[in-house]
Amino acid sequence: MNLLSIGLTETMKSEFDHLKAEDSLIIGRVALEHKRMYRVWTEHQELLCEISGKFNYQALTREDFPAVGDWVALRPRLEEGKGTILQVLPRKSKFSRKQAGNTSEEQIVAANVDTVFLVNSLNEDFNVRRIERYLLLAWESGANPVIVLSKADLCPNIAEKVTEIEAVTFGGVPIIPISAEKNQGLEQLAPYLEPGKTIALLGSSGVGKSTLTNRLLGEEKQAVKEIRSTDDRGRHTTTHRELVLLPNGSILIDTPGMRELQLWNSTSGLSETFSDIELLASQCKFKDCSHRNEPGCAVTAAVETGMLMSERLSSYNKLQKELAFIERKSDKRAQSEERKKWKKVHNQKNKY
Ligand SMILES: Nc1nc2c(ncn2[C@@H]2O[C@H](COP(=O)(O)OP(=O)(O)OP(=O)(O)O)[C@@H](O)[C@H]2O)c(=O)[nH]1
Ligand SMILES: [Zn+2]
Repeated sequence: MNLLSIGLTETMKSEFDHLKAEDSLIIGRVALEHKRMYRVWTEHQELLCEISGKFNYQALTREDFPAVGDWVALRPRLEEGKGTILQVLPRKSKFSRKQAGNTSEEQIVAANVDTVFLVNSLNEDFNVRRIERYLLLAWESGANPVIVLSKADLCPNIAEKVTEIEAVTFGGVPIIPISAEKNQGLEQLAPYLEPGKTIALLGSSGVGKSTLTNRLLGEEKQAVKEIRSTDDRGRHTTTHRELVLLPNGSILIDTPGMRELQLWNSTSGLSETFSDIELLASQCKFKDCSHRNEPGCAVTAAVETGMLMSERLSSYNKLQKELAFIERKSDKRAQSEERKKWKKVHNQKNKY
């Protein structure tokens, strides 16, 4: 496997040459992760890898562990088709979400993504507020967002929907309506699907991500090794994410339904997604204005004049609140870890 064709860049390569701790290490890209086992693409072959013991010992949070799309330094055992991962190379972009369940840990969904297709369907599920949310996550990730509107064949007023989205993106994000079923509009995705470029698909369950993947795979459709299972509503959903090499040489990361998609610390993403509100806010009388009912609030004034949609302001307030909540929670976690660490040091001291 040619490493360039799976997305290796000069920068990443020199990063590896610089970082690798021993000469026998080789570079690879994580294609699939399952319970701390990794399928890694290397120039020789695909290897089944585990992480080194040192990893388990050092890595404190989930974000330190390898994720799909990561470049890693590994010690190969070619005869066995196996290897041991020793290091994760610095990510040039990462897409994270709050881990499922009641924790405040970051979970990386995909790493080293060039473009992220935010897939939203044009049927009755269409929701501009959800698009805002995805955009926030995308801006935070470091990958370039493209809004893909799927199931265009089901929508009689596509232009209207596009205008609705443009009202929140200000022309800064490409918006591409497609129908994977009717094979329409897919050619407009071509500029992003260049050889060696990595694209991630993000979107709620059922918006048509797998159907789009199959379309892009074209005649190599048979090659999609999909593990599908049935959810509680009896639907078949994608249960794992993996790298897929498209016939034209680009690399696709298909993700499972993002039903648990939640925000992670993304203050810069918030500013970028709501640059209009932040600009207005800089003109509020009070620096800590909450834009609810303070005097001299430039934001609520803009809502009154009809310049800013009130739904957009509520969306901003809601997302900001969520972010503050996550921040408080992860602060608490950091504090408790710090306490544990000190306790350990203290106990050790007492031993001597
Ligand atoms: N009308 C229409 N239906 C589509 C189109 N694309 C996908 N569908 C249908 O939408 C349903 C869900 O499509 P999937 O591709 O499985 O959706 P997904 O986003 O991969 O869903 P998860 O795997 O659960 O994340 C299927 O019944 C598809 O046939 C389209 O362009 N037009
Ligand atoms: Zn204000």
